[in-house]
Amino acid sequence: MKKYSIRKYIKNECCCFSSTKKEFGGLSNMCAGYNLVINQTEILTSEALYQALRFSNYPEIQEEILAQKSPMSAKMVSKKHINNSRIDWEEIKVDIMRWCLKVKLSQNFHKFGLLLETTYPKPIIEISNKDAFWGAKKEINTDLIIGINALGRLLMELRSVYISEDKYSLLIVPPLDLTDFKLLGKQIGFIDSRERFIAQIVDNTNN
Ligand SMILES: Nc1nc(O)c(N)c(N[C@@H]2O[C@H](COP(=O)(O)O)[C@@H](O)[C@H]2O)n1
Repeated sequence: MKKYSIRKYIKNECCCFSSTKKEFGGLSNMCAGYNLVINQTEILTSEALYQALRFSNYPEIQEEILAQKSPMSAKMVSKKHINNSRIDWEEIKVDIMRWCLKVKLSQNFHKFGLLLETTYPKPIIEISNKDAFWGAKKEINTDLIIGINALGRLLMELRSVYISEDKYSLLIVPPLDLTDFKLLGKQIGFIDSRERFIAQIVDNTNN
C-alpha cells in the first residue's frame, strides 16, 4: 500500500475550500458547472466521474452513478456498491483522481485554469473534518490545518503545469495505463479537448 505524508498548513497562508458556494469552491469535485464528456457521455461533475471509475467492470453501476443529479448522491450510490470496487482501487485511486482533475481542466480550460491560477503560489487545501486523506482537518483552537491533503496536492501539481509554458499540453489527456480503464463498457482513450477549447473561446467572445 502506498504511503502519503501528512502535511501541516497555516490556514491564513492557504487557499482553502470546503463549500462549493464559497471562494475557491470550483476546486471541489462536487462543484457544478464543470461538465465533462467521456466517450460521448455527459458527466455532471468530476466527483461522478471519479466514483464511476471505481467500478470499471460494472457498467450498470457506472450508469447508476452517472445518472445522479447531484455529486453527493453519486458518491452515496458508489458507497452502496463499495464491495464491487476494482480490486486495485486503493492502489490506483490517486492516479484516477489525478486523471479526473486533468479531464476537468482540459474540458474547462479557461474557467478551471484561471481559478487554479488565482491560488498561486499558496497551498490549496480542501478543509474537511471527516476526510484527512483527500483533505485536511482544522485543529481546534489553532490556525493549523493538518492532513494528507491529497486533492489539494494534485490541484497544485496541475496548477504548476497550467502556469508553465507547457500549459497547452494539458488540452490532451492520455488514458491511464490500467487494465479495464473503461466507462460504460468502452475503453477510455485520449481525451483531446482542443476543439472544445476553441469553441469555448468563440462562445466567450460572442457573449
Ligand atoms: N463534500 C464531501 N463530503 C465528504 O464526506 C467527503 N469525503 C468529501 N471528499 C471528497 O470525496 C471524494 C473522495 O471520495 P472517496 O472517499 O475516495 O470515495 C473526493 O472528491 C473528495 O474531495 N467531500
